[in-house]
Amino acid sequence: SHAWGYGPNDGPDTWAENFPVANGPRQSPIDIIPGHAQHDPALKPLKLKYDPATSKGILNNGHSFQVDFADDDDSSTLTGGPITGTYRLRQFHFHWGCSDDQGSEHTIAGTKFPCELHLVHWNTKYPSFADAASQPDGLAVVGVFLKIGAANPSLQKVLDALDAIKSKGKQTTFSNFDPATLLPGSLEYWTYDGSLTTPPLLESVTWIVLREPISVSPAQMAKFRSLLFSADGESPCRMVDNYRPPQPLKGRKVRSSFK
Ligand SMILES: Oc1ccc(S)c(O)c1
Ligand SMILES: [Zn+2]
Repeated sequence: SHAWGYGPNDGPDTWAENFPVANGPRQSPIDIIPGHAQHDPALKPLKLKYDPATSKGILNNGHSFQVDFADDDDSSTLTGGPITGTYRLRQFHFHWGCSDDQGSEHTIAGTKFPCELHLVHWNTKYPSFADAASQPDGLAVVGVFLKIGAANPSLQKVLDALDAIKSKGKQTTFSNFDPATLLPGSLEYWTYDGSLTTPPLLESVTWIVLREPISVSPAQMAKFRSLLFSADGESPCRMVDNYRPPQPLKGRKVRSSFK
């Protein structure tokens, strides 16, 4: 099995051994340089329509934790923005650092944020998430930066569930959560063609990175860092620095929805 992680022996620099697409033409994340992005007036506003009734559970998958959504109908969708058609919300998860000076995957002119949220959606022109994940237009991921500031009450609801999923493989129910409460006031974005930032690193993602961060307090960041990569019974390994560094742009253009 392709055991991968973020440590010295299984981290991002080793992933190409089992996942050669790691050196592909449209890998993520990237460093976004605002001055190099081109405003595209044809880009539509993002339309995110989420039904809290679709939130199901929260899982420690050994790389991050994710909140999973029922995706058997169009109750929670992404439309508009750079995409055509309808994409369904599948899950959201985060990437974060061991300290507040690192943790995000995308960077802004070299600036790292302490954490980054990924809301993962799949194109309903395909029969399932798994099918969509292997298609060049299969996934659309909304990335949101978290910046140190005031405690975030909506995020706190998610963090309060972490005690129940401390170690790898643990999951619990997580009902009636509205992911729209994790979005900033402005939905202005940068967009580019990329990939999953974790193995299998599939080049199937239309990235939509929001310009405005949401807030997170230092105490809330400490809560993320209380999770473990390791399973019960294994030697405990703190879940921190679960981020891939920026990858080569390889000629790609980054567009912005704003001037
Ligand atoms: O389905 C996904 C898994 C991981 C990551 S980083 C994604 O962006 C999508
Ligand atoms: Zn991610």
